[in-house]
Amino acid sequence: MTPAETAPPAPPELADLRAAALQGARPPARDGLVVCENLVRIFRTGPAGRPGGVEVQALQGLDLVVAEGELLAVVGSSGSGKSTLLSILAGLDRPSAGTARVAGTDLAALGRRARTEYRRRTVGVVRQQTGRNLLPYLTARENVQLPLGYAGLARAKRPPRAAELLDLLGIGRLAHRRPAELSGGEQQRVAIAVALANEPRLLLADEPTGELDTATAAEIFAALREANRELGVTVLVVTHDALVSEQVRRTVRIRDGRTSTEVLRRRADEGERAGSHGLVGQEYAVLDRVGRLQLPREFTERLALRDRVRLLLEADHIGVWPDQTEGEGTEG
Ligand SMILES: Nc1ncnc2c1ncn2[C@@H]1O[C@H](COP(=O)(O)OP(=O)(O)OP(=O)(O)O)[C@@H](O)[C@H]1O
Repeated sequence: MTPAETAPPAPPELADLRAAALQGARPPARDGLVVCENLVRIFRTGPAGRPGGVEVQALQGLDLVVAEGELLAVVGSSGSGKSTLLSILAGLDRPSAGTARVAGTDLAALGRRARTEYRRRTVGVVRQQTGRNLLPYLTARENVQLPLGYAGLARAKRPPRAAELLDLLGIGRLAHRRPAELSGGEQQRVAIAVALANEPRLLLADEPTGELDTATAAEIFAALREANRELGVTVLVVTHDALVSEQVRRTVRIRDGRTSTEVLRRRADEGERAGSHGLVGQEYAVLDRVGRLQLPREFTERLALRDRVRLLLEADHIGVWPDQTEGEGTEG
């Protein structure tokens, strides 16, 4: 046998990517794949420069760092700024002030060409409306092949690559169906495959389970976790559904355009207070660069904390008490 005959067949590109992700071969972003510092987005409505216009501060100095390879949920009530953050990270909108950097790219400074290139190569986006993610007249396989073509992949390589992505998301057997012949959950999994086709470093999902029932939503999160684990892609999901924190390790809450608290879940056996349950959640407050901290409303209400609180620095923690000097004139 000649060496050429003994050589194994060239592996498909997805397998290369998977191996690279497992070995950490992609150069990791130094200070986080996503870095937002003091991010501000102001919308002005009404006629420019004329009275009567209204200013809306959708993001009010948001800080967020997402490490490469993380799967993170950003939660917040309606109007808290989630979609605004996602549009900026997707390269669809620009910050009014502050920094938004993804994979070293400063999103505030991008020109038109570089912005198109960024959207094509660095990020993939999945939207809430299942119907808007896919072309109705193409099959699942053809929908995935389309961005592979835009990315310049040779025509012959597109079908196997699309098949591999659909397999990864557990819908390989449905590759020949059109969106109307798929359930909402199946359509979203095709949409994830489409968003992953250009091998993005960051996958952004805007309420990807908003139109789905709880069981199907859990399946979508399982598919996102699989993509995250197998391909090493960093995944950021925004949603108003606080229950999402059961599906991901880290959940960051946005309140009034800034990050306020985080819930980190870890396996019970990772911590010293290991219980018999699989995962335990721990709530954290986010401390910004200048030392500001937003306490969860439930905490402040329970202890009637307002206006001014008493702080005490201990060896390994800081105590916070209601201000009991009110009306006394001096602090005791
Ligand atoms: N293009 C715009 N022009 C004016 N105001 C806007 C614009 N886009 C968003 N806003 C405002 O900015 C704030 C944040 O909106 P955003 O859509 O980011 O919130 P959200 O958390 O995604 O809400 P939802 O969960 O309802 O989608 C809201 O007060 C919204 O009305």
